[in-house]
Amino acid sequence: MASNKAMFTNDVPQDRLLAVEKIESLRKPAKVMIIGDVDTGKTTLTIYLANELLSRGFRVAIIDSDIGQKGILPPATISLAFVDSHFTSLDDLKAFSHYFIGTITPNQYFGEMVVGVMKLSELAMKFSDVVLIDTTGMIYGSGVELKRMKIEAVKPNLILALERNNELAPILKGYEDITIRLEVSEKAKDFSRSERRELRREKWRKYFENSKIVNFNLDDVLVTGTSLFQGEEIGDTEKSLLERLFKWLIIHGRKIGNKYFVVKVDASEGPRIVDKNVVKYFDFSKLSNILLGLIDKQGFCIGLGILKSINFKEKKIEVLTPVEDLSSVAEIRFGRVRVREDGEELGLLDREAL
Ligand SMILES: Nc1ncnc2c1ncn2[C@@H]1O[C@H](COP(=O)(O)OP(=O)(O)OP(=O)(O)O)[C@@H](O)[C@H]1O
Repeated sequence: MASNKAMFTNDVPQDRLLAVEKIESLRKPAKVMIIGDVDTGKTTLTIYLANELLSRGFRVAIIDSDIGQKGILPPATISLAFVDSHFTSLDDLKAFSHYFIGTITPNQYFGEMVVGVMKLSELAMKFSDVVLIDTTGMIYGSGVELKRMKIEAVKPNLILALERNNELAPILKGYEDITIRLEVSEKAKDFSRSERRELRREKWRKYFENSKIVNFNLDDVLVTGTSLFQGEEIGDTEKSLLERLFKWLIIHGRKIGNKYFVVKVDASEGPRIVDKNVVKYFDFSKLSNILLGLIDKQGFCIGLGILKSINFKEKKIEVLTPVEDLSSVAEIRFGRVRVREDGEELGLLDREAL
């Protein structure tokens, strides 16, 4: 299977030309947000518009915020790329910058999604005439709020709404004057969850294919996206008390406020009743293969890594990453997807788990 769903095509509904003409008439730089349900052809439209606008002499930027089905590598980030020649697929583009989300669905990550799109669109505006923002297909329930927050933060000059049945009305309420509704191409094709996962597998694999293990000393970088290092280290007495009480071997323990947070290995089988309001715990084995963001001083993501091992005593971690120049890494941010370099996703973690 090809690793991208969407390719350039000229075989598009007539109303696309109207959209191009509208964009041409906007004051530059202009931000255009593309929204629609899953598989309505958002990315196909983005590719079409980018090529068409390039032909008409505009400097075009693309922000790919479709974190589950990224065209511009890698997954789990929002990426900005500039278009300098005609292209057929988003993975032909080389990203200029990324913002780390750390997982493949926006659930529990609305803050990151909004901040990321906003930061990257501000950056894109400095170097382009038109910024095309491709979004996720999450348009129902809290997805309405996410889209509305993105619109509030980014303030697009134009919204292109790919719609079949008025399903975007709750998102577009109040923004009708900056919206053009476009029909969904009859050629738009649905992809199942497992097909999406397969497509991602190929993207992860490709991104990590030339990776190597690097070491970080946790005193040299900021560690964020996790409460693993918040609060105070627990003392020996508390540690052995918790170990005896819950039949654990505690690898790492913190007291954060009036709550304990421990990383543990079960010392024996058996049911345990743990009041999670008092003791939060995380299995040591689940730390491996967590996705990490390598972040610079400006908060942009330089690239991704996979956590391979962590030594709490020596405060050292081993990370597998394809990033070669690590000199600007100021921060390591924990994500919530566990993934292997061969592309296999091992599962998503709850935001509160770490
Ligand atoms: N005009 C078109 N002509 C031919 N195929 C199309 C057209 N529009 C969309 N498709 C096909 O439909 C599928 C879904 O399109 P696309 O990936 O662009 O949708 P999307 O809305 O970006 O999806 P997602 O929900 O993953 O963000 C793709 O296989 C794409 O090639």
